[in-house]
Amino acid sequence: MREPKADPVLVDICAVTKRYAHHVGTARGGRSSILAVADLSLSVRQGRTLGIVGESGSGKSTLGRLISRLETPDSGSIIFDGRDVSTIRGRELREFRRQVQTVFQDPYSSLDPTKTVGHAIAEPLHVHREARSSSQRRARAIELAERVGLPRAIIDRFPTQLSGGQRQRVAIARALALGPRLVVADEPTSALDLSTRSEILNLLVELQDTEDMTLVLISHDFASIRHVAHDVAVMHHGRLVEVGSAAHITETPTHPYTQALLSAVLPPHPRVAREKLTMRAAGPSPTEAP
Ligand SMILES: Nc1ncnc2c1ncn2[C@@H]1O[C@H](COP(=O)(O)OP(=O)(O)OP(=O)(O)O)[C@@H](O)[C@H]1O
Repeated sequence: MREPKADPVLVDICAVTKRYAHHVGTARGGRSSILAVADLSLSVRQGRTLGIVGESGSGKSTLGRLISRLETPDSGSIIFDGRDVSTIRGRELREFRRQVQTVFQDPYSSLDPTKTVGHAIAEPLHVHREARSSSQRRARAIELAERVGLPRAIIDRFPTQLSGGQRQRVAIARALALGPRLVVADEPTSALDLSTRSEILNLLVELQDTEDMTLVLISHDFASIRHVAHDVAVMHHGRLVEVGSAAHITETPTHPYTQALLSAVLPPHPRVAREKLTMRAAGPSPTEAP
């Protein structure tokens, strides 16, 4: 295990609530709302991997979209590197868009089928006016493709000619193009076949280490998250029920919901199995923001 270290907080989620309007299917019509994230506070520490786990509908994706500012909270705030992301505009917002990237579940729909892989990878460079010439962008696309384990020749191909795993690598290369400080990966492996899942998960975790970035990994798959994340946050019905280092949560889960999730993934003799686990460093657990 690595030595515990108190990494600085990169994202501070403070008492965030998000509701969605919900149309009730009655003859007279009607509206109610769904509480997707409920008064949730959590810190994401720099240079670490935070796994967000919970069942379907527990609010994980909504929280990921809030962190990436693809949604705005109804109340509470998300502080990224000391700035409230709901209030930033103009140049600050462009800088935020550069520093925070997302990787989504479905690599089939997240890439434009009419554009080459090289174009997809280099597009953020074009949008953010980096690598101005097409030859510079091509060179950078090749570099990024190789960085995620793809052959350089792939940049002239189209997404439809790629496997699911290759497409997800392209999506990851694209997310890396601007050298982000934070990557939010929302179920990045669940659309892939079993044999490819661990490859993509390992790639993300390796990049988190080598590219010196912070990774928020959203998944319903507690079994794999507990192996690759430094810290784990457990969500249930929009609420954060437990947060701590992956090792601590796996060894001594305190909330019944976490215990139930774990008992579904741990083998029958957990004590023996747990001793064999090689977890990522425990370190001090992420604190709930006040
Ligand atoms: N755009 C939306 N409009 C209305 N309701 C939404 C919207 N997005 C999410 N919800 C609802 O908010 C709740 C939380 O959804 P969310 O997708 O965040 O959960 P999740 O844990 O990521 O689930 P899953 O793993 O199935 O994606 C669910 O009840 C969902 O139906």
